[in-house]
Amino acid sequence: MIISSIQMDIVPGDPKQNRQNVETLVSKEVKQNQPDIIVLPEMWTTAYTLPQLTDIADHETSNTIPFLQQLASTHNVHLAAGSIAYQQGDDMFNRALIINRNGELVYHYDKLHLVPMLNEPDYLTGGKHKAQVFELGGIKMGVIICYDLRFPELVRALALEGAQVIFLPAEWPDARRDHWRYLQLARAIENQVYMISCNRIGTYNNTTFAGHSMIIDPWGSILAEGSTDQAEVIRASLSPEKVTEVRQQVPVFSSRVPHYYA
Ligand SMILES: NC(=O)CCC(=O)C(=O)O
Repeated sequence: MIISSIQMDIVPGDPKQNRQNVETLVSKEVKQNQPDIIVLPEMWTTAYTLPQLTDIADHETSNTIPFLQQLASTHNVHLAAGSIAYQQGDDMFNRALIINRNGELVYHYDKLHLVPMLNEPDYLTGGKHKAQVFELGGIKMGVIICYDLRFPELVRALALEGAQVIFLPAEWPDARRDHWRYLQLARAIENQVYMISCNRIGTYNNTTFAGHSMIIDPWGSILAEGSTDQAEVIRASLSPEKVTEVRQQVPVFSSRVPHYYA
């Protein structure tokens, strides 16, 4: 299974332009490399234009989800379609979307941990549901969003539910680049899962973002990594057998003693 992560810049507050850019990038990647899954960054329709979100966020009858469904089915590719600002009633969520190659929305996840350093709690509502595992191509997977990476319990819960691959769309600032890299390695190693991240590049509102999208295998080896400031696609091949092999070699899950942890 080939996975491509599209590390890109985002035009602030212009969903139409960003959809057009995503369409171009996805079409090009499919044509050149025929990936099975394509990953997009966090809040890629709007960036962190938080005060504008009530005007430009997606909602029940807006364009981004149908656009992604069409894109996935036209190109016969699964989309771990990053996250978008999504208005539902009085709540504005940071919502990750998973769309299969038939164009079906198979799962959505609302970011549980809102990031104070980017003022998310002033504008957004945290998710109201437990994160769940979904399947693409017969493999169990999970998705978390950016700041969620700092909460090891969340990835552990997904791994215990059977996830072998975790997607991580992000807008992670360069000021904390080391945290970004080391925490992904830690989550991959401790849970023996593939970690696939997609971080934006560029600068918005005096914050420069870190890039360094990563594909890490369950042993903790980095299979692909983006640069700090280039729009680029990173890709790697994944196999569920690798997860089994690592879990046999270092049997972390059967060594757990959860009754001593609380
Ligand atoms: N978009 C985010 O959630 C950024 C997270 C962040 O800046 C951090 O955890 O540090």
